[in-house]
Amino acid sequence: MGKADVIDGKAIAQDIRNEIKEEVAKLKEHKGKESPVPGLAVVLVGARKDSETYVRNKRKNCEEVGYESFQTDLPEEVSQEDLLKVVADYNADERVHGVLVQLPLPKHINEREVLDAVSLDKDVDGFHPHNIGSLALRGRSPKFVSCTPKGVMELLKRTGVKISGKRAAVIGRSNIVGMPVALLLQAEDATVTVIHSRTPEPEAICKEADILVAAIGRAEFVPGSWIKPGAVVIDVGMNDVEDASKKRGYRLVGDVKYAEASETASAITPVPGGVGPMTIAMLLQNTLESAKKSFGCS
Ligand SMILES: Nc1nc2c(c(=O)[nH]1)N[C@@H](CN(C=O)c1ccc(C(=O)N[C@@H](CCC(=O)O)C(=O)O)cc1)CN2
Repeated sequence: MGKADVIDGKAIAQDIRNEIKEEVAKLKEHKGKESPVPGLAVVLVGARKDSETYVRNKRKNCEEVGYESFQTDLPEEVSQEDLLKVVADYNADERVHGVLVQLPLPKHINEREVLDAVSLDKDVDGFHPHNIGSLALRGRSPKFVSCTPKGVMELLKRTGVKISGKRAAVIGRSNIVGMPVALLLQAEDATVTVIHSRTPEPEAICKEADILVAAIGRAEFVPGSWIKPGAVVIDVGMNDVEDASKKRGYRLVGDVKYAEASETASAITPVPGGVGPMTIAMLLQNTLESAKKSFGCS
């Protein structure tokens, strides 16, 4: 089959940020000098290095496209009540069009209650049960689609992958990736099979898939021999593997054995540089949609 095309998520995310930047500039022209700009608020609890990096990148990306960003850092031991108060304040703040709480949260926090507390109109992470639930119902559309699943679909669309009528397999059934991706593919008329820890013969299902999305969180779980010749492989996994030769002591690998899979697939996302960068680009897109609605120009 030869080498697969590399789906360059980093470059596609940059294209999207450029498009957003242009839209923000137009919005300013349209609305005049006093125009408000889109605003994104991020709540960070604790001091996890990875979460700090993601939040810093969200701020940097907001700055790049001309958004205002707001951030509240709370200590690891913050109470549920104090965290909910911060969310409520951002919900009520007119300058803010998107509110998100960086995950994961410390164990003592009731994550469900926190996600439910984000205003539906500002739920740019798309994690509110109303938004996730709407994906499953025909004839309904969520106000916002969560960013990683939306990024997967955008990568497929922007690389010209035909979805309708294709067989898709999604490995993983998490609320925030596997399950919504499966629903989004189905909404585009793919025939979707979800593979999880109790699925018999996952290999046979993968071998039939024209589109394979791996979101199971297990380093290099999918060998190249599972890939149907010519399939499109989207690897959502981001797993740390110890590597003393790297500055940070580990390297990132996906859920798919990349080198093997690229011998058989027609196109594949790398890790890093595939789905990951799309997550923040989609967050910016959701925030723009929210701001446009609030400015009355959508
Ligand atoms: N409230 C949220 N929390 C979390 C989300 C989310 O969408 N909303 N997703 C992840 C973290 N995340 C954004 O928040 C995120 C993860 C990864 C990337 C990314 O660009 N990854 C790079 C590699 C980065 C590295 O080298 O470490 C890549 O894949 O190329 C962006 C955003 C969990 N929490």
